[in-house]
Amino acid sequence: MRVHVADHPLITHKLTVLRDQTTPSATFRALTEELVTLLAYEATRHVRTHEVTIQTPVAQTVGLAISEPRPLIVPILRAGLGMLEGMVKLVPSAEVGFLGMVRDHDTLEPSVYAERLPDHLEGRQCFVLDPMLATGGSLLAAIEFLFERGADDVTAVCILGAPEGLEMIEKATAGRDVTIVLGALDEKLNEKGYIVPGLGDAGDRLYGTVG
Ligand SMILES: O=P(O)(O)OC[C@H]1O[C@H](OP(=O)(O)OP(=O)(O)O)[C@H](O)[C@@H]1O
Ligand SMILES: O=c1cc[nH]c(=O)[nH]1
Ligand SMILES: [Mg+2]
Repeated sequence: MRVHVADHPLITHKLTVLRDQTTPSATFRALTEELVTLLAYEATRHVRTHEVTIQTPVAQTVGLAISEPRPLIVPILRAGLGMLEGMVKLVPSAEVGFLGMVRDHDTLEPSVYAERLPDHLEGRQCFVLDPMLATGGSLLAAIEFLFERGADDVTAVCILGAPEGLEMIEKATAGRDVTIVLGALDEKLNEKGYIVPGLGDAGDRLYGTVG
């Protein structure tokens, strides 16, 4: 598994505002989108391309184009939806599929409540979007879902991660082509499975849900 943890003052600055509990939902949504675009730059470093010959007004030259089949972007609802616009801005030709998942507050087990993905993912590069990698249960379920459908290359873009979840996913996906790009790797999980220091419940903060 490849892991990339962002190390850039602009990202840390935006994360600091995102973490602040006084930041309102509208700002939280705008910052999430900006952060994803910055992280997507690293997440797409290995996007499959091929050479194309084009004519500029001055000369013929060889450049790169994103290869078929197009990459598939998969936001994990609800919170991952807040990352979609930021990602498609960078890869506008990508296809988008959806996975709805919710983690049980007591058991921390994820369950799938919605799925709208292509049946066959052979040869597709998949980019999973979820702001929080806590125990890793939700992300692992999403990654397994994609591998079962034939994907051979999955990159997850997460705004915050916990060491516990990262380690779990590394063990569970050994031998697979998995990359995780994080805005920051936080300290730990608390007894309720929240990332510390974290930012609280990403879905609630994005969409203004109270309690
Ligand atoms: O790593 P895990 O322990 O599985 O936790 C992370 C999951 O929890 C959050 O979703 P949540 O279940 O709160 O759903 P929501 O997006 O609808 O708020 C988050 O967006 C991840 O999907
Ligand atoms: O800290 C956490 C952990 C899981 N889900 C969240 O939204 N936040
Ligand atoms: Mg939530």
